[in-house]
Amino acid sequence: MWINPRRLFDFRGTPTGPYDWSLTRIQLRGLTTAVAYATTFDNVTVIATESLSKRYPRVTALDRLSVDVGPGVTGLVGANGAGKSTLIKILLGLSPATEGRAEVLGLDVATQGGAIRERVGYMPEHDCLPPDVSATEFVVHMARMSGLPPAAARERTADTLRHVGLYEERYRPIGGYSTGMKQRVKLAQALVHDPQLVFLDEPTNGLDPVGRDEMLGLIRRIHTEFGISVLVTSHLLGELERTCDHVVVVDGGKLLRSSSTTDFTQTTTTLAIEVTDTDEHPDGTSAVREALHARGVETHDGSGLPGAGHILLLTAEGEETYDLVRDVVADLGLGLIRMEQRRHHIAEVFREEQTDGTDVQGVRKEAVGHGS
Ligand SMILES: Nc1ncnc2c1ncn2[C@@H]1O[C@H](COP(=O)(O)OP(=O)(O)OP(=O)(O)O)[C@@H](O)[C@H]1O
Repeated sequence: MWINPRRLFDFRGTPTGPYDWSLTRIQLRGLTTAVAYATTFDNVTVIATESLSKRYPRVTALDRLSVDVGPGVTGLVGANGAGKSTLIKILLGLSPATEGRAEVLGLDVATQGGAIRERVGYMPEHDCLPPDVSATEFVVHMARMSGLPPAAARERTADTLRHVGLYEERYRPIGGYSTGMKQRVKLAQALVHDPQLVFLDEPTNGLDPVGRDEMLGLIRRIHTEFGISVLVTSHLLGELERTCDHVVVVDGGKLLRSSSTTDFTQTTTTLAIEVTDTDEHPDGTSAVREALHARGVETHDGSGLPGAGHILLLTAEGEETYDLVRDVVADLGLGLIRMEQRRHHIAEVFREEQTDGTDVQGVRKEAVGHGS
């Protein structure tokens, strides 16, 4: 009998007993295996596809897609129709590929779909919740469908709903929930059977900026607190850089780019500076710009960039640039709020690649949205 060692404990790390001793011994053996597993898991490929294609009569949804995804939080980004949902359905073993092969957690999607779905949670993109039942009833039902016994299903449901921030409202019918609450129910049912990996299809769809931030925080915690790997899709590049360790970009069913988020957001040689205003210099930014210009240093305005505000950008030539900025700001009697090397935002990397007309694989990118 295979026992998922993570089920020994609830989300707070409390043992989920009571168990009899013989079962505990089996579970402790499982836990030992889990510890060994956790120490080697970092080197494991969680998802691997090889020349994977899916052709519908009138459209090629996936076109010879080869990509490897490791543990952690991975963003799968692409415009509407790029093939993200199609890929997830193939990876779950729910839809056959036309060509190529894929493995999830080392299991073949063509022949081991059932075993994959035991270990993987799935949050679908579209609203698929029954309006007349409560979140508790629905998630308990999904837990029972995953094979949990009644008492464990109820306990896990309560823990999972609390984790996604739906505790007080859990006995109300889902039909009266807001979009954000419905998204949380969908997330809870994907997590309730304690999967090793979850596929989250557009979990921020329809959410306002606050709801989106909360959902992205929750997604990050799924990995950091519970060790569950995540594949999350979005059509917004920008929202993935704070959440994901790795980003895979698809367009027209083809792989556009697969890199760690830090590769996308490398440190640049651009220095960003922000200063205070004073009575003498009510526009401190302009005063600094003019003073630097008088010393032969050109700056440009960063206000069009995400989160930039009153920021001046200039190229750092070395230590001298830092000293010069410090002296100019001090001579003007202004306060220096920040002076830092900027990092790229993912969206800017794509904008730059688009500007010079080239990209990694010669695939068009206009369709990929740029989130804030
Ligand atoms: N069952 C189907 N029959 C025919 N065409 C399909 C089917 N499912 C998807 N497609 C088509 O395949 C392409 C990829 O669709 P897919 O849903 O995978 O994209 P997506 O990236 O998830 O976009 P979205 O976020 O809009 O769902 C689209 O052109 C879509 O119309």
